Amino acid sequence: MFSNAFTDKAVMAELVAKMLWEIKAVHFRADEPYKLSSGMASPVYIDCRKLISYPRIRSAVMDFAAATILREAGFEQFDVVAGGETAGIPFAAMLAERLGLPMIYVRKAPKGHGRNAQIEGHMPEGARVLVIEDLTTAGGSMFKFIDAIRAAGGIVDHGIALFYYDIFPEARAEMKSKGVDLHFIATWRNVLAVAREQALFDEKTLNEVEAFLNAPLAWSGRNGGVSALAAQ
Ligand SMILES: O=P(O)(O)OC[C@H]1O[C@H](OP(=O)(O)OP(=O)(O)O)[C@H](O)[C@@H]1O
Ligand SMILES: O=C(O)c1cc(=O)[nH]c(=O)[nH]1
Repeated sequence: MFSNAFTDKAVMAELVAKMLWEIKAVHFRADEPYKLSSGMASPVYIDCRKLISYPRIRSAVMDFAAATILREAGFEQFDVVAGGETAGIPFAAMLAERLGLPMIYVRKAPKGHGRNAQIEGHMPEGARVLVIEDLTTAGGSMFKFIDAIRAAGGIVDHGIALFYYDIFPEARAEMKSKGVDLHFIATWRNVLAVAREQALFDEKTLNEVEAFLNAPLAWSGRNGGVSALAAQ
Protein backbone atom coordinates (compact mmCIF):
# COMPACT_ATOMS: atom_id res chain seq x y z
CA MET A 1 0.00 0.00 0.00
CA PHE A 2 0.86 3.67 -0.16
CA SER A 3 3.97 4.75 1.77
CA ASN A 4 2.53 8.11 2.94
CA ALA A 5 5.81 9.79 2.02
CA PHE A 6 5.21 12.99 0.06
CA THR A 7 8.54 13.64 -1.58
CA ASP A 8 9.06 17.12 -3.02
CA LYS A 9 7.98 17.32 -6.69
CA ALA A 10 11.36 18.58 -7.94
CA VAL A 11 13.17 15.79 -6.08
CA MET A 12 10.86 13.13 -7.61
CA ALA A 13 11.48 14.57 -11.08
CA GLU A 14 15.24 14.59 -10.62
CA LEU A 15 15.32 11.07 -9.16
CA VAL A 16 13.20 9.59 -11.97
CA ALA A 17 15.43 11.31 -14.55
CA LYS A 18 18.47 9.77 -12.85
CA MET A 19 16.81 6.34 -12.73
CA LEU A 20 16.07 6.47 -16.46
CA TRP A 21 19.73 7.20 -17.16
CA GLU A 22 20.89 4.57 -14.68
CA ILE A 23 18.89 1.76 -16.37
CA LYS A 24 19.87 2.99 -19.85
CA ALA A 25 16.31 3.82 -20.84
CA VAL A 26 17.30 7.07 -22.59
CA HIS A 27 18.31 6.79 -26.24
CA PHE A 28 19.66 9.42 -28.63
CA ARG A 29 19.99 8.63 -32.33
CA ALA A 30 19.84 11.75 -34.49
CA ASP A 31 21.32 10.11 -37.61
CA GLU A 32 18.70 7.34 -37.69
CA PRO A 33 15.60 8.85 -36.06
CA TYR A 34 13.05 6.82 -34.11
CA LYS A 35 9.50 6.61 -35.38
CA LEU A 36 7.04 7.46 -32.61
CA SER A 37 3.44 6.40 -32.03
CA SER A 38 2.19 9.78 -33.35
CA GLY A 39 4.11 9.32 -36.63
CA MET A 40 6.79 11.80 -35.58
CA ALA A 41 10.44 11.23 -36.34
CA SER A 42 12.53 11.79 -33.24
CA PRO A 43 16.23 11.79 -32.30
CA VAL A 44 15.24 10.69 -28.77
CA TYR A 45 13.43 7.73 -27.29
CA ILE A 46 12.72 6.80 -23.68
CA ASP A 47 11.98 3.19 -22.84
CA CYS A 48 9.98 3.42 -19.61
CA ARG A 49 9.03 -0.25 -20.01
CA LYS A 50 12.44 -1.09 -18.56
CA LEU A 51 11.40 0.35 -15.19
CA ILE A 52 9.41 -2.82 -14.42
CA SER A 53 12.61 -4.91 -14.37
CA TYR A 54 14.20 -3.01 -11.46
CA PRO A 55 12.35 -3.64 -8.16
CA ARG A 56 13.89 -0.81 -6.13
CA ILE A 57 13.35 1.67 -8.94
CA ARG A 58 9.82 0.60 -9.81
CA SER A 59 8.84 0.71 -6.16
CA ALA A 60 10.13 4.29 -5.80
CA VAL A 61 8.47 5.34 -9.07
CA MET A 62 5.15 3.93 -7.91
CA ASP A 63 5.46 5.75 -4.57
CA PHE A 64 6.08 8.93 -6.58
CA ALA A 65 3.09 8.25 -8.84
CA ALA A 66 0.82 7.66 -5.84
CA ALA A 67 2.11 10.80 -4.09
CA THR A 68 1.62 12.86 -7.27
CA ILE A 69 -1.97 11.70 -7.69
CA LEU A 70 -2.96 12.04 -4.05
CA ARG A 71 -1.42 15.49 -3.81
CA GLU A 72 -2.69 16.85 -7.14
CA ALA A 73 -6.05 15.07 -7.55
CA GLY A 74 -7.03 14.10 -4.02
CA PHE A 75 -7.23 11.04 -1.79
CA GLU A 76 -10.76 9.81 -2.54
CA GLN A 77 -11.20 10.73 -6.21
CA PHE A 78 -10.99 7.33 -7.92
CA ASP A 79 -12.80 4.00 -8.03
CA VAL A 80 -10.58 2.24 -10.58
CA VAL A 81 -7.07 2.51 -12.08
CA ALA A 82 -6.83 1.81 -15.84
CA GLY A 83 -3.67 0.92 -17.75
CA GLY A 84 -3.28 1.61 -21.47
CA GLU A 85 -2.11 -1.31 -23.62
CA THR A 86 0.68 -2.32 -23.45
CA ALA A 87 3.24 -0.28 -21.54
CA GLY A 88 0.67 1.18 -19.11
CA ILE A 89 -0.63 -2.20 -17.93
CA PRO A 90 2.05 -3.25 -15.41
CA PHE A 91 2.15 0.25 -13.94
CA ALA A 92 -1.64 0.22 -13.54
CA ALA A 93 -1.36 -3.02 -11.57
CA MET A 94 1.29 -1.57 -9.28
CA LEU A 95 -0.45 1.78 -8.80
CA ALA A 96 -3.81 0.10 -8.12
CA GLU A 97 -2.07 -1.94 -5.42
CA ARG A 98 -0.50 1.21 -3.94
CA LEU A 99 -3.83 3.05 -3.87
CA GLY A 100 -5.90 0.05 -2.76
CA LEU A 101 -8.10 0.27 -5.87
CA PRO A 102 -9.41 -2.17 -8.49
CA MET A 103 -7.60 -2.30 -11.83
CA ILE A 104 -8.71 -2.55 -15.44
CA TYR A 105 -6.85 -2.21 -18.70
CA VAL A 106 -7.79 -0.74 -22.04
CA ARG A 107 -6.85 -2.20 -25.40
CA LYS A 108 -5.76 0.06 -28.26
CA ALA A 109 -8.73 -1.31 -30.22
CA PRO A 110 -11.50 -3.85 -29.53
CA LYS A 111 -10.11 -7.37 -29.43
CA GLY A 112 -11.72 -8.50 -32.69
CA HIS A 113 -12.91 -11.87 -31.40
CA GLY A 114 -14.28 -13.42 -28.22
CA ARG A 115 -16.32 -10.69 -26.43
CA ASN A 116 -14.72 -8.08 -28.69
CA ALA A 117 -13.85 -6.21 -25.51
CA GLN A 118 -11.72 -3.07 -25.47
CA ILE A 119 -11.83 -2.74 -21.69
CA GLU A 120 -10.73 -5.76 -19.67
CA GLY A 121 -11.58 -6.29 -16.02
CA HIS A 122 -14.65 -4.96 -14.23
CA MET A 123 -15.52 -1.28 -14.61
CA PRO A 124 -18.76 -0.41 -12.80
CA GLU A 125 -21.04 2.07 -14.64
CA GLY A 126 -20.13 5.61 -13.57
CA ALA A 127 -16.78 4.57 -12.06
CA ARG A 128 -14.25 7.38 -11.62
CA VAL A 129 -11.24 6.10 -13.51
CA LEU A 130 -7.60 7.17 -13.24
CA VAL A 131 -5.77 6.37 -16.49
CA ILE A 132 -2.06 5.59 -16.30
CA GLU A 133 0.44 5.48 -19.14
CA ASP A 134 4.17 4.87 -18.98
CA LEU A 135 4.73 7.92 -21.13
CA THR A 136 2.85 10.61 -23.00
CA THR A 137 4.34 12.31 -26.04
CA ALA A 138 1.60 14.00 -28.10
CA GLY A 139 -1.27 12.58 -26.06
CA GLY A 140 -3.08 10.63 -28.78
CA SER A 141 -2.77 7.28 -27.03
CA MET A 142 -3.94 8.62 -23.67
CA PHE A 143 -6.98 10.07 -25.41
CA LYS A 144 -7.80 6.84 -27.25
CA PHE A 145 -7.91 5.06 -23.89
CA ILE A 146 -9.93 7.83 -22.27
CA ASP A 147 -12.46 7.87 -25.14
CA ALA A 148 -12.95 4.10 -24.82
CA ILE A 149 -13.50 4.34 -21.05
CA ARG A 150 -15.92 7.23 -21.43
CA ALA A 151 -17.81 5.41 -24.20
CA ALA A 152 -18.22 2.46 -21.82
CA GLY A 153 -19.73 4.66 -19.08
CA GLY A 154 -16.65 5.51 -17.01
CA ILE A 155 -15.76 9.01 -15.82
CA VAL A 156 -12.22 10.22 -16.55
CA ASP A 157 -11.04 13.54 -15.15
CA HIS A 158 -7.38 12.64 -14.56
CA GLY A 159 -4.55 10.83 -16.31
CA ILE A 160 -0.99 10.21 -15.19
CA ALA A 161 2.07 9.59 -17.32
CA LEU A 162 5.23 8.60 -15.47
CA PHE A 163 7.16 10.51 -18.10
CA TYR A 164 5.79 13.43 -20.11
CA TYR A 165 7.57 14.84 -23.17
CA ASP A 166 6.19 18.34 -22.44
CA ILE A 167 7.17 19.65 -25.87
CA PHE A 168 3.82 20.93 -27.12
CA PRO A 169 3.03 24.08 -25.13
CA GLU A 170 -0.69 23.86 -25.84
CA ALA A 171 -1.07 20.12 -25.06
CA ARG A 172 -2.02 20.27 -21.39
CA ALA A 173 -4.46 23.12 -22.01
CA GLU A 174 -6.04 21.04 -24.79
CA MET A 175 -6.38 18.11 -22.42
CA LYS A 176 -7.91 20.38 -19.83
CA SER A 177 -10.42 21.58 -22.41
CA LYS A 178 -11.42 17.94 -22.89
CA GLY A 179 -11.90 17.60 -19.16
CA VAL A 180 -8.64 15.82 -18.31
CA ASP A 181 -5.91 16.92 -15.90
CA LEU A 182 -2.60 15.38 -16.94
CA HIS A 183 -0.23 14.55 -14.09
CA PHE A 184 3.36 13.40 -14.53
CA ILE A 185 6.56 12.89 -12.60
CA ALA A 186 9.42 13.76 -14.96
CA THR A 187 9.93 15.43 -18.33
CA TRP A 188 12.69 15.84 -20.90
CA ARG A 189 13.81 18.98 -19.09
CA ASN A 190 14.72 16.85 -16.07
CA VAL A 191 16.45 14.19 -18.18
CA LEU A 192 18.54 16.78 -20.03
CA ALA A 193 19.47 18.54 -16.80
CA VAL A 194 20.95 15.27 -15.49
CA ALA A 195 22.74 14.65 -18.81
CA ARG A 196 24.38 18.08 -18.64
CA GLU A 197 25.22 17.86 -14.94
CA GLN A 198 26.83 14.43 -15.33
CA ALA A 199 28.27 15.12 -18.83
CA LEU A 200 26.59 11.97 -20.16
CA PHE A 201 26.61 13.15 -23.77
CA ASP A 202 28.68 15.57 -25.81
CA GLU A 203 27.45 19.11 -26.30
CA LYS A 204 26.65 18.56 -30.01
CA THR A 205 24.28 15.67 -29.29
CA LEU A 206 22.57 17.53 -26.47
CA ASN A 207 22.15 20.61 -28.69
CA GLU A 208 20.54 18.44 -31.40
CA VAL A 209 18.17 16.98 -28.83
CA GLU A 210 17.28 20.46 -27.61
CA ALA A 211 16.67 21.58 -31.21
CA PHE A 212 14.13 18.75 -31.54
CA LEU A 213 12.47 19.46 -28.18
CA ASN A 214 12.16 23.18 -29.03
CA ALA A 215 10.58 22.58 -32.47
CA PRO A 216 9.59 18.90 -32.62
CA LEU A 217 7.29 18.94 -35.64
CA ALA A 218 9.74 20.91 -37.78
CA TRP A 219 12.54 18.49 -36.81
CA SER A 220 10.24 15.54 -37.53
CA GLY A 221 9.21 16.91 -40.94
CA ARG A 222 12.85 17.46 -41.92
CA ASN A 223 13.67 13.89 -40.96
CA GLY A 224 10.92 11.90 -42.64
CA GLY A 225 8.20 12.05 -39.98
CA VAL A 226 4.90 13.92 -39.80
CA SER A 227 5.04 17.71 -39.58
CA ALA A 228 1.58 18.05 -38.05
CA LEU A 229 -0.20 15.99 -35.44
CA ALA A 230 -3.43 14.15 -36.27
CA ALA A 231 -6.50 15.80 -34.73
CA GLN A 232 -7.34 14.10 -31.43
O1 LIG B 1 1.37 10.35 -26.50
P1 LIG B 1 1.52 9.55 -27.74
O2 LIG B 1 2.03 10.36 -28.90
O3 LIG B 1 0.28 8.80 -28.10
O4 LIG B 1 2.69 8.49 -27.50
C1 LIG B 1 2.83 7.77 -26.31
C2 LIG B 1 2.47 6.31 -26.47
O5 LIG B 1 3.55 5.64 -27.14
C3 LIG B 1 3.92 4.48 -26.40
O6 LIG B 1 3.16 3.37 -26.73
P2 LIG B 1 3.32 2.54 -28.05
O7 LIG B 1 2.37 3.08 -29.07
O8 LIG B 1 4.75 2.48 -28.43
O9 LIG B 1 2.77 1.11 -27.66
P3 LIG B 1 3.08 0.08 -26.47
O10 LIG B 1 2.58 0.70 -25.21
O11 LIG B 1 2.24 -1.09 -26.87
O12 LIG B 1 4.54 -0.21 -26.46
C4 LIG B 1 3.59 4.84 -24.97
O13 LIG B 1 3.44 3.69 -24.18
C5 LIG B 1 2.32 5.63 -25.12
O14 LIG B 1 1.18 4.82 -25.12
O1 LIG C 1 5.88 8.66 -28.67
C1 LIG C 1 6.23 7.47 -28.61
O2 LIG C 1 5.73 6.58 -29.30
C2 LIG C 1 7.30 7.07 -27.65
C3 LIG C 1 8.30 7.92 -27.31
C4 LIG C 1 9.28 7.47 -26.41
O3 LIG C 1 10.22 8.19 -26.05
N1 LIG C 1 9.21 6.24 -25.92
C5 LIG C 1 8.21 5.41 -26.26
O4 LIG C 1 8.17 4.27 -25.78
N2 LIG C 1 7.27 5.83 -27.14
